[in-house]
Amino acid sequence: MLVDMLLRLKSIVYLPGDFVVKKGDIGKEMYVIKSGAVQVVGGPDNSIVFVTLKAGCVFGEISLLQSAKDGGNRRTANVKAHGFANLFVLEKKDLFDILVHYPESQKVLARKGRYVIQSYSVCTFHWVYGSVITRHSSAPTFRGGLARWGEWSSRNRKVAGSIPALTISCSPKCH
Ligand SMILES: Nc1ncnc2c1ncn2[C@@H]1O[C@@H]2COP(=O)(O)O[C@H]2[C@H]1O
Repeated sequence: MLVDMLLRLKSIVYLPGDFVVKKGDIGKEMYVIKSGAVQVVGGPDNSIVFVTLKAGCVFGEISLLQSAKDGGNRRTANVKAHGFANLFVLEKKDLFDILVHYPESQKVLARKGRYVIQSYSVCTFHWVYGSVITRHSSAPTFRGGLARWGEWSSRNRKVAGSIPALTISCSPKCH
């Protein structure tokens, strides 16, 4: 698997602040960080940093592994270079050419994607109301965070007049 992958990787350098992927775009490549770091960002003006990924981490795989049905092949977040970032790029077609021969690796990648989306462990919860982040906190569990969001939103709904959006980020263990 590794050799097959290495032969197809292209190297590209992103400048500080460059967007590598934009939320909502159709995913066509995935990335391995050779050196430097990227940040998964969102919220107003992309001011919320969900997670910083460093050398050795993989990203951009979620939209490649989801089916196009219901827009599942779209990027789930913005990712931008944090300083100079040297990335290896693997095209979707090349990934699938390789994964056909490595079904176990396909399962591992899919599992990581599910972990990022559904993690019950290290999650951070951001409450975004309009263009203002009204509250930001860490929660020990996904359920705990959701419960607190329910309490907070029902208390503030009368004041704010609408329900704030909840953004959840979970730190992947890529090292
Ligand atoms: N909460 C998160 N933690 C870590 N990585 C993420 C998170 N959300 C999105 N990503 C990565 O950011 C990428 C954006 O493009 P994809 O949806 O293709 O794949 C996504 C993941 O690899």
